[in-house]
Amino acid sequence: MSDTPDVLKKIVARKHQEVAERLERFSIDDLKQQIAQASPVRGFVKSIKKKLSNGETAVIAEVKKASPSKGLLRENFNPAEIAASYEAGGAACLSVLTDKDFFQGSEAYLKQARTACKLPVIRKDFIVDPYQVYEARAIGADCILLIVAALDDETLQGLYQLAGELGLDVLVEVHDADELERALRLDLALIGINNRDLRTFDTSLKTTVDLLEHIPDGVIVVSESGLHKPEDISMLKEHQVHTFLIGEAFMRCDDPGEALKRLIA
Ligand SMILES: O=P(O)(O)OC[C@@H](O)[C@@H](O)c1c[nH]c2ccccc12
Repeated sequence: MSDTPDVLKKIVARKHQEVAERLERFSIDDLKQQIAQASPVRGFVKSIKKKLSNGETAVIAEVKKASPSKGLLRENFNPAEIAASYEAGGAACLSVLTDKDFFQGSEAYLKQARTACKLPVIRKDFIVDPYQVYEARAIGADCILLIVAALDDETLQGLYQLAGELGLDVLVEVHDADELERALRLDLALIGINNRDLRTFDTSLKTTVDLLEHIPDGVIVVSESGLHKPEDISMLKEHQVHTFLIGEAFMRCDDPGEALKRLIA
C-alpha cells in the first residue's frame, strides 16, 4: 500500500468521496431492496471455464469509452451494440467501465450492455468500500474487480467475502509478486495480471509471463491490458494462458466483435 502509484491514490480518494455522496441519497438498505428484485447472476467464472474446457480462448471483452492515458477511444459509443457485437464475436464475458471521472463510464452502460446480450458482466471500477459491492449486484453485475494495489489486506478480504455472499464472482488484479502473494491468501478462482504499470502507463506482456510460475494450478490466469496483435495472444498461449481481458484494441475498431474474432482466430 505504501508504494501505491499516485494515480491510484488519487482515484481511491475520489472513490471514497463518491461513496459518501451516494450514501446520502441511497442507503445500503435501499440497495438491498433493489438486489431483492435483481435478475439472477450469470456465472462469470463458469462462462470462462466453459470456453476453456472446450479448448477455446476465453476473452473478457471490454466496453470502454475512454481511458486516462489514451483519452477518447471511440466516437460512436453504444454499449448495447458493442455488447451484441462481442457476443456474436465469441466473447466469454463482458467488462464494462462504470467509473465516470477517469474512464467516462457509467452504471447505465453496464445495464445497457448486459440487457443486450446473454453474457456475464464484470463491473470495472475501483471498489474500495462495501457500498460499491452492493451497488454492483444491484445494477446487475455478475462479477467485480478488486485491485490489490488499491486495498489493504483486511479491506481486500472483507470485500472479497461480501461479494461471495452476494453471489458475485471476483477478479482479483495484481501487477507484481508482492501483490500476487497477498492475493493468493484468498481462495481464488480467477487472478488478473495487469500488464499496465500504473506509474508509467506502459504495458509489458512480460508482467504476465514473469508472475506465472508463482500461481498454483487450478487458479485461472487472466492476462489484462496491452493485448493488440494475434502474436501477443499466441505468445501467452505458449505459456498456457488462455484467458484475456481486452479493451482498447477492440474499441478502436468499427466492429468490435469482428476484431475479437480476428484476434483469436
Ligand atoms: O484497453 P486494454 O489495454 O486492452 O486494457 C483492458 C483492461 O485490462 C484495462 O482497461 C484495465 C485493467 N485493469 C483496470 C482497472 C481499472 C480500469 C481499467 C483497467
